[in-house]
Amino acid sequence: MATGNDNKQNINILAGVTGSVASIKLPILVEKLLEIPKVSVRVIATQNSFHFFDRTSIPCQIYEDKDEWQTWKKIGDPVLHIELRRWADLFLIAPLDANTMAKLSHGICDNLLTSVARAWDPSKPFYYCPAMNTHMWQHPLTQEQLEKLQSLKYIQIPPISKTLACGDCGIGAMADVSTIIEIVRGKVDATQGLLV
Ligand SMILES: CC(C)(CO)[C@@H](O)C(=O)NCCC(=O)N/C=C\S
Repeated sequence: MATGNDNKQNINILAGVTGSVASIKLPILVEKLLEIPKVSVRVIATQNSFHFFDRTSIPCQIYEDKDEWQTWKKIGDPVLHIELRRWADLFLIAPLDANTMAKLSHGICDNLLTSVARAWDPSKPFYYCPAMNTHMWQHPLTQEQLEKLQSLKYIQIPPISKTLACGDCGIGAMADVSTIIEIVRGKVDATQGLLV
């Protein structure tokens, strides 16, 4: 007898990770994403994010900037950021650091992650989880940039108040992994419900 999952479509999740200390959570985040039935995960990491996790601890394919130019040598070769936008059904940037938030809100696409975002299909869900020091979060530019991301229909999973990497205590910590998983799982279930 077919179980509920047999006739469900596979959902491809592209997980972006950037240069916030919250990137230490990537291994557990990927582990929990992979527990969602019929989900595949690929990671795009910015150069700065590699300071915060050991890439051998990530149980899925992980792409970095140099992969873009190693796979493209001549016209006709695949363009990685376009291949990845085609492959993905859902984009989750967790954590989104202040630097990449600024890039996204201004259309800067100077690396693999921001190039995928710049070419993103607006009919597909785009989630982001800000993570930064409270003073950065409260800077006037942040609100301006959040409004621009809102106008692009990107969905914010808001930061929380916690003790931060520098010892400050306040808003700016990435949402708990459990919260992120709950939201993404809900979207996956809803999408699969539409696709049967
Ligand atoms: C690092 C972690 C995940 C520990 O629970 C949490 O504090 C967090 O998301 N912090 C936001 C980023 C940060 O701290 N920035 C650096 C200087 S303040």
